[in-house]
Amino acid sequence: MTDALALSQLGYRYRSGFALDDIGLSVPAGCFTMLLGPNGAGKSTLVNLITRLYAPSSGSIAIGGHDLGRHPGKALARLGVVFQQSTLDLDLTLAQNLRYAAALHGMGGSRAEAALTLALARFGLEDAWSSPARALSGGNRRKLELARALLHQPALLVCDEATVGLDSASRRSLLAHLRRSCRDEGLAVLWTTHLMDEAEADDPVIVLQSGRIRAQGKGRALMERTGAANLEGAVQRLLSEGPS
Ligand SMILES: Nc1ncnc2c1ncn2[C@@H]1O[C@H](COP(=O)(O)OP(=O)(O)OP(=O)(O)O)[C@@H](O)[C@H]1O
Repeated sequence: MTDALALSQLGYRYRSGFALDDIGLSVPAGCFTMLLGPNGAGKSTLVNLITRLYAPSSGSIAIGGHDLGRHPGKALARLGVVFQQSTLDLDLTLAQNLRYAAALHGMGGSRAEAALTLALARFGLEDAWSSPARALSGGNRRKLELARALLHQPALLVCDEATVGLDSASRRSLLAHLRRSCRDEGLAVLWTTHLMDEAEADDPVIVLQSGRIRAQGKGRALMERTGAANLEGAVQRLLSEGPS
């Protein structure tokens, strides 16, 4: 089966030097993958490459089997993104925010209405469809952003520190929704965070350090490998050993 995301020998260089070097990884359908790393590891640069805000200095990116460099339209049509900073229009209603996004994806009429009804219901927001987004709590605003990112049924959802500023109950609820979408609908998620308690033992985890992959494997395997009692401890031990 085609991977939702496949990165091969990916590199990115700012004028000041390399931010990413020789990154190879894949995220299969149905897989919730955690991307962890300290400040400056290269997480945001990687997200900016996958979303095509930056062009790679070397290597390739394929989304849903489509090469992002050669077929950007097809590749980006298979991608949903939630950034750390909200991009909702708070003065528009929930439905209007989603309709606007649907139009950007070339969806209109009854197809768009059906998709937005489904998207709001999926996150328990259907009763608020005619309220302005401003009326939502922080956690529900993030749910609306997730609903919007999934409107066009992407193969891959990339979330960059999407739970920053939320209380732990809202974080748990968001993660539970997404894990269910992975399990039930085959959605692939690449989730970047510095909050290690968001990872579960069975999640595939990628640890970035100084622009390179320091370790990857199931959370449980990283704990066994390092002898740590939890994932946070495992990642700390791996990072303290320094880049390999
Ligand atoms: N616009 C830029 N110009 C030059 N160097 C940059 C730029 N943005 C990031 N860098 C450098 O690239 C490296 C990777 O940074 P990046 O922001 O991708 O890491 P990060 O893991 O997302 O960190 P954080 O969690 O702090 O956002 C760092 O050394 C950073 O200083």
